[in-house]
Amino acid sequence: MTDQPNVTTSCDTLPSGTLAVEQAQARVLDSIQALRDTETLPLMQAAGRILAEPARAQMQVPPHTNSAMDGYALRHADSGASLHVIGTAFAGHPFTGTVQAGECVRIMTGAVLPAGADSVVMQENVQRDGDTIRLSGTLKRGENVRYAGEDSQPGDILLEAGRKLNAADLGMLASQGISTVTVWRRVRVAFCSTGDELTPLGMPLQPGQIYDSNRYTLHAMLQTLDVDMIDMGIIRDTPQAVEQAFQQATLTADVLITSGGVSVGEADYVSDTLQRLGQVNFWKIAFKPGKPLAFGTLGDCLFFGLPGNPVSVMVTFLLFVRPAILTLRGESVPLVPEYPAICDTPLKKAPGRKDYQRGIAERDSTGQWHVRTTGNQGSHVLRSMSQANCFIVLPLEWGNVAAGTSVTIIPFEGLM
Ligand SMILES: Nc1nc2c(c(=O)[nH]1)N[C@H]1C(S)=C(S)[C@@H](COP(=O)(O)OP(=O)(O)OC[C@H]3O[C@@H](n4cnc5c(N)ncnc54)[C@H](O)[C@@H]3O)O[C@H]1N2
Ligand code: MOO
Repeated sequence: MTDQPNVTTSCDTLPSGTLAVEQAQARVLDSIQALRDTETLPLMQAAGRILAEPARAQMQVPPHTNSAMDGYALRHADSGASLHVIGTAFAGHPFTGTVQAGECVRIMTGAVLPAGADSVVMQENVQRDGDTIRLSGTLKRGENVRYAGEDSQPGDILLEAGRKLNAADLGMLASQGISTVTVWRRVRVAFCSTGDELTPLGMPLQPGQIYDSNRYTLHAMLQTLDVDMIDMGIIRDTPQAVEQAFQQATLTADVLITSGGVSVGEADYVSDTLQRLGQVNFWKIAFKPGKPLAFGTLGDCLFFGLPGNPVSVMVTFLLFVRPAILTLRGESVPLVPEYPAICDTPLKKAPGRKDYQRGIAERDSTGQWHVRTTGNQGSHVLRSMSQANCFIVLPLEWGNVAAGTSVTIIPFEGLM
């Protein structure tokens, strides 16, 4: 197996004026404080939301000792004898008497265990003759009994603050009679495409025009993050239009994402406008695709000017915007996880930029990941991104990669 030298990225090896991916990610995360506005929601609107305060048990669950089986409730001491059936207990309709020596109560799953009884025998394990039963096997004391409070006791911390609420959490809160939760409010994200060449879907293409695809990928990736979205549409390539869009977004959004117009061309107004209206934190990163990525602030609004190339939009979103939004949401592990893999195909790469190439990864029978390229790695080739299920991450110092080299991958699962 061929391994590339594992050189640590140092600032000296970076092209001037650019940051390493890790430095840029650190700058983004260091500049963000989690949002601290809360809202109270009914449980049915709270799936996926982040709990702002711990949830405590208000009562014991189960609220009453009850049967785990359809059968007969009895005193364990009597389990060897013939027992007289004195009544029936249904879930929701308790038996109100007391089981005395030599007696039992017909009982259904979930019904309150009658006073006097301490065990339940499954109906499959008894012989019934009229109003009399006899157990056909042995029974342990307390068998098939679910005790009051064995799930939770009043005051127990059921969920810590910061928990992303899932289906089990919401069911558990409902079992406590809790009907609302206090969660952090959603992050508000405005997004737009910039470019005079862009045509909205549903309109015929004029000469030199292309369809706007970036808003669709951005919308879909934002959807996985459960944010409030403000779709600002297509912004034309004039300083006035870009400025107006920025001002409008900052009125309501916590984050503004643009795509296109961030490079050095004569119709690239995004970075200039950010400089004029807000503050630029960084603008160039030594990686591919996505070298020009403008990050800064417009007042209290975080700003990400993503490059226009469609694959670059997706890479920069996943590496920079997604962790930023997760941090704003109060989540503590925002960076995407990476895994070791063996690259089964040779890859072309020039040293000087870290590469995020598109790959197809599979595990072999030993659990080892293997990855192969999707082919054309142009940052305009969305089809290559669509065929991929991971990024192949190639360090800045590396050149071409031989088949059999150990690499690192970022699987897309859960990311988009
Ligand atoms: N002289 C230089 N030129 C370029 C450089 C450079 O360093 N020096 N960097 C290149 C790289 S790398 C990238 S990435 C792009 C980024 O440029 P912009 O952010 O200014 O993006 P645009 O020029 O507006 O668009 C690039 C490309 O993407 C297409 N595009 C834009 N928006 C959309 C959209 N919403 N849907 C689909 N496709 C879109 C656009 O038509 C262009 O083909 O700059 C390089 N140039
Ligand atoms: O960095 Mo650009 O995003 O390669 O295409």
